[in-house]
Amino acid sequence: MNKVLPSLLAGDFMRLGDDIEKMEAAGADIFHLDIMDGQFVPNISYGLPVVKAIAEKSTIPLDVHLMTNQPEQFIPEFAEMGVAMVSFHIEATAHPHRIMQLIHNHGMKAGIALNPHTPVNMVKHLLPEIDFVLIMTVNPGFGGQEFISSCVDKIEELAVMKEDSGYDFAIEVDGGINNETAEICTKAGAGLLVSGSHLFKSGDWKRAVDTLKG
Ligand SMILES: O=C(CO)[C@H](O)[C@H](O)COP(=O)(O)O
Ligand SMILES: [Co+2]
Repeated sequence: MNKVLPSLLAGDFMRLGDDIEKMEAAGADIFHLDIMDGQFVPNISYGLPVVKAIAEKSTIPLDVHLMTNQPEQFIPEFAEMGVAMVSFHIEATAHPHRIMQLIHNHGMKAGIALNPHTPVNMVKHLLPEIDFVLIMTVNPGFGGQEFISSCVDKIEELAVMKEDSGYDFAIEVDGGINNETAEICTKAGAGLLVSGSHLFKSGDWKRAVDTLKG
């Protein structure tokens, strides 16, 4: 069964606590938190005090997606808050292996995110230690964008690399995920599905989460 990760970027920031409770009751597996610095991506989302408040409220694990230029910056703080998984963009650093170690040394799962144009081969030599690869299916920076279908080939390629290498890592997809694109991605090999606008705009959150779980 797929795991469903609602992106709280699409939640109602004035009532985030209610949204968290309702999404948990609807069966969400993990909350996805998008951190944007206005540098790596042309948008700013929210920072440490908001993550802390979410961590105190949530009863399910948190997945922090760093869209920042210095992804190593706040790793100890996220660990302190109880975050379970952190991903950072390979395009944002010359030292992905070192950052992966830093995340692991703080007791969290480490993921590497790839922009739509970045080939999956970039993570090949990191696979022995990686916990998950996040394939962006939109250009990072905004919710509510349209799924980029050419990214599906990358999920398939990564699934083949996983099979051939025997390394155990999860494949996460993020951006434009709805019932139709979720099915395409899971068939290609993804198991962690981030969904923001589709989930939060659906009238029946439990039904929407169940459908994505497949
Ligand atoms: O990383 C992201 C944007 O950069 C978000 O996680 C993603 O866009 C989710 O939103 P939606 O499902 O509305 O596309
Ligand atoms: Co994201």
